[in-house]
Amino acid sequence: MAPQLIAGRYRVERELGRGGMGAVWLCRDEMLGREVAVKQIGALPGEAADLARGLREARSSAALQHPNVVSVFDAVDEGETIWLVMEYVPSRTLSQLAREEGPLDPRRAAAIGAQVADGLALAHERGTVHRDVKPGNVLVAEGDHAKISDFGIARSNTADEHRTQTGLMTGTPAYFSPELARGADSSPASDVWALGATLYAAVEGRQPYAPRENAIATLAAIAQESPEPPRRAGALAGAIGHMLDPDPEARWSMAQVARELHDVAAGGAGVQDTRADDDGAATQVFPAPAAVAGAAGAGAAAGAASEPETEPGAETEPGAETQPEPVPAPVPAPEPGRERQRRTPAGWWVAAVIVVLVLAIGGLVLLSIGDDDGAPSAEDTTSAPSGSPEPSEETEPTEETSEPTEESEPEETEPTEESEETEPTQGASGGEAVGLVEDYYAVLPGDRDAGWATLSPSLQQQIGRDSYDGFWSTISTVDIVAIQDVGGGSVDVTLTYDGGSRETRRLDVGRVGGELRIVGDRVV
Ligand SMILES: Nc1ncnc2c1ncn2[C@@H]1O[C@H](COP(=O)(O)OP(=O)(O)OP(=O)(O)O)[C@@H](O)[C@H]1O
Repeated sequence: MAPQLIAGRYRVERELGRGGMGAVWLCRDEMLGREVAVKQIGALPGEAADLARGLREARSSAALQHPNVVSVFDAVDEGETIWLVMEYVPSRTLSQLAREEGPLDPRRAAAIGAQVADGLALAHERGTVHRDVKPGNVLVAEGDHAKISDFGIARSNTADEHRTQTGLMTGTPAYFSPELARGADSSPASDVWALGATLYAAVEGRQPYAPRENAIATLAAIAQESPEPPRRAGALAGAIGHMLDPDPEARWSMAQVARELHDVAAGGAGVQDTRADDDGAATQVFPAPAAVAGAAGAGAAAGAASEPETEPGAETEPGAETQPEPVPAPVPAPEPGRERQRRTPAGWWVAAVIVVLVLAIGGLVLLSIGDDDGAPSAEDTTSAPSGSPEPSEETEPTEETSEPTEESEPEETEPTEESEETEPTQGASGGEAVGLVEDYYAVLPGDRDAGWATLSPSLQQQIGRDSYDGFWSTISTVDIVAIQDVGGGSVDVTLTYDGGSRETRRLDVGRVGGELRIVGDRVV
């Protein structure tokens, strides 16, 4: 039944949606005269709904003041219920957006993902892991402004001896990383995987792991198989490949992800994943989890940090709250050395037996299963709305953290928009072009206004100022390692960002209205 007044202060106006843990209400804060979203948090099985827990949840978000993180204003204890009072974001979730508009254009997905990654990168920097990144927790507001919500099960990385007491596991199975599926604890790397799976679902119209008959089967598949490479991801494919690296040690950090996504959103060609597919097919390869050595096995499951789980997609069907379903946890690591392993009946039995043992020994894992989150069926949808390529410019991405395996032929990335200069331009000499590019990077990242003014209006339009600023705000230093005139007003420049990651870009320079400007930019 809908409450009317919460904590004597929040007047309920209407229900905004429902998740696995309860409803979210649009309320008017009568004290401050503003609208807020108030989320009810009930008790988890085996765990009392106590103020400490609610406050702990609130603290994860409250500590994060970031334009891409939903702010939490308050946590209120009313009897058996904790209410989280949050910033109200008039929005659709990414899962709703994708369902209503069809699979997203990769650059639009990158622009949304970049913002989420910015928020999560800050959380990771502060020692907080989100633990439930999924399309249903990405709120997309007007102008594709994105915010990550629901730090409700987020936990600080610092020791929290209470969190495993009940042996519950939370999260959304379809977005679990292989190491989580095998019983390891959540980590920043598992958030990166979940964001990769989220972007995969957004562009592909399906989750990387098709919904199985139950959560155990989903976890088993994640632990033992690699996902099908994405087919519609274009320039985003390489980034998704690195985010879905089965080895959490090799997986990109969230900060790396943010830089690459901003770059792709800005029209960058995207990194090429040089890892190979064993059948020689297209480029970005998703090494099977089997290749990961030392993943926590079933033994880790019993003591692993687990908690109650939430469920995807429920928000699209008000009232269709998913019931958490008890399932066994972690699935053992498959034998090493088999790429792209496919499930076999025998393998299933082994996994099932171990899983049952884990359940018996290790305690309950609670997961909700409706795998409906985020992935519109590709068949249901027709087009990929080209989102406002609101991009920025530079990029960063390197593959240094990913394990090189066999060579694969890099997938042709989709043509980038930045090379399509429509405004009338006149060529620049090699000396002029090199000089302008040197001047450009000399002012960055400190003076973004000056950098921005160096771009032609057409390139500015392709990139978008927000995205430009978003990218450069993640960079502390950029240095030119090498620069070369390649003719026709184009310059190849090799850069290092923050003294680490390195890339080579080709910048085209021309005269626009008599002024020298950068008119094109791409990774080479
Ligand atoms: N701050 C907010 N502003 C506006 N709408 C919100 C806000 N938070 C949540 N909602 C809406 O309420 C719905 C339910 O949110 P909730 O966080 O409970 O769902 P969920 O993430 O799918 O579930 P779970 O908590 O089980 O992960 C969302 O799908 C969204 O539509």
